[in-house]
Amino acid sequence: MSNAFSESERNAVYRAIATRRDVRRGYTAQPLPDELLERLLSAAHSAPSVGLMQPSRFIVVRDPAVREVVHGIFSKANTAAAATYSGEQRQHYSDLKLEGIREAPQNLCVVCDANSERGHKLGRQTMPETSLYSTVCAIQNLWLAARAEGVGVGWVSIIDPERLQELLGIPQHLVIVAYLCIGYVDHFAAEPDLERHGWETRTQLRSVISYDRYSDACSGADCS
Ligand SMILES: Cc1cc2c(cc1C)N(C[C@H](O)[C@H](O)[C@H](O)COP(=O)(O)O)c1[nH]c(=O)[nH]c(=O)c1N2
Repeated sequence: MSNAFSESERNAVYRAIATRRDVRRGYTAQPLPDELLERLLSAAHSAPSVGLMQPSRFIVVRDPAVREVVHGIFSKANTAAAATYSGEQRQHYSDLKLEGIREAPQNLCVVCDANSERGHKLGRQTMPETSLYSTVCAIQNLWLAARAEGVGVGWVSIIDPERLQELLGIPQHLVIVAYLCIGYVDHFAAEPDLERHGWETRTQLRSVISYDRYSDACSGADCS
């Protein structure tokens, strides 16, 4: 194959995948240069999309005053989320740090124009939700490219989307898919924070694979 990856290129792709982390702390105050941010957004924009719809729209949030308001929206949702747990689990949840909205010098709101006519509905007739999936693909592209650039990304979904929509002036017909914190970090943790802090463990690959017909004998569980 003329355009095959070299071994080191292949290894680099798998390394980005294996060492990508959700980053909530340790952001440096240094803003990302415009060219770097553009490379990350370009990675997102190059993602697969149903019918070549490219439904994702990106709102870069740099203003500290706006990020402060977003943090307030997060705090309210987070307090409500904590109240859904009881006893030790509530305390455990409250001790987790689940965002880096104010520390990360740039935030990114990623929205989907889910009803756009682009792509002429190819691939969306029976699964209209694929427009949203296309935006998730864009986010993952950005997340991996960021890891390769030494840039941390943290996804915050503990947020009231209606309040965020109003704050950022996002038209009603667009759907908020993600609010991301983005910035340089000194360090990427070796394992997910939620695992390190004892909230959840990773499942083994073999526990989520079946062949020819779905089997839930041990699906998602740690069947060793
Ligand atoms: C759709 C979606 C939404 C969220 C997340 C992820 C995704 C995919 N994650 C990050 C999530 O907790 C994290 O990916 C897992 O814990 C695995 O850790 P690593 O990403 O491997 O570090 C996340 N993390 C967090 O601290 N606050 C949040 O609100 C969310 N929301």
